[in-house]
Amino acid sequence: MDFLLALERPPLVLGVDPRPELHGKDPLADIRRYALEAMEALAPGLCAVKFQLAFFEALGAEGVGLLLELAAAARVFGLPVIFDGKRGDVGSTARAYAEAYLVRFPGSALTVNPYLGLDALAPFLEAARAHGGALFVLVKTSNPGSGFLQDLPVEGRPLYLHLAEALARWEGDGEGFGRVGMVVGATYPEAVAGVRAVAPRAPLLLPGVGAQGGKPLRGPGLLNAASRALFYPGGRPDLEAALKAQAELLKALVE
Ligand SMILES: O=C(O)c1cc(=O)[nH]c(=O)n1[C@@H]1O[C@H](COP(=O)(O)O)[C@@H](O)[C@H]1O
Repeated sequence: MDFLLALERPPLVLGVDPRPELHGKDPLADIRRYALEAMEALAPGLCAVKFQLAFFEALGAEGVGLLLELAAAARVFGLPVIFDGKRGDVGSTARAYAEAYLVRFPGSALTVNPYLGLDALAPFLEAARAHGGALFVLVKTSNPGSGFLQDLPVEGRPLYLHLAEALARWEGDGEGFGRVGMVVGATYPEAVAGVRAVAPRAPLLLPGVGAQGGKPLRGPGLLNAASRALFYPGGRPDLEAALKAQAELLKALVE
């Protein structure tokens, strides 16, 4: 399954960020059961599932095993996978990260950190192109302090727009959406519009919907991501509430 097929599905991403303290006496087993149920039940109204790697790594070796199992299960439910690792390193190490997430899981996407420069991102793009995957490069993040670096004015425009423009040039001209996606927080709708204006072919991942105060945004290639608001609506695992939260978000997005 090519990741770009996600762009033909309902524009909502389920973030799976498991919190063991919400899962009773045998948290690993309960997270596994609930995540499988939630992915299966919500799949028809989703374009992808996003696993935040830190939450799985924090569960130890079994947590990492669970991540790989859930990523394989997402496939079975027909859901493209986004590995949210925010990786980035010198080229030779970037190749190892790309191998771990884009080659071993063909057709998946990985969030990547652009601070090291475009040469450090090249191995990710190479792997994504060869294996039907995609990148989501951090351009303007959802957190309150993201402006400290990302909004720095450079030649009269915020730094993040220069980055978006460079990434768009990198993808080049062509038809349809490319494999160089960008992350722009749903908490900054004006940044989403600004990035879209300079990067018309980039899939845009918009995290921060719900729990961080972001509202869902409509538009071609805008993938709205909610973790807590969809996976733990009301602050706990609750499949019925998750379906209700999904229906409300989809109402704002596709009706
Ligand atoms: O790359 C991300 O997904 C991401 C980028 C960003 O700018 N802000 C952001 O919150 N995220 C991730 O999106 C998810 C947000 O979780 P909720 O606030 O619970 O919806 C977490 O997995 C974050 O790590």
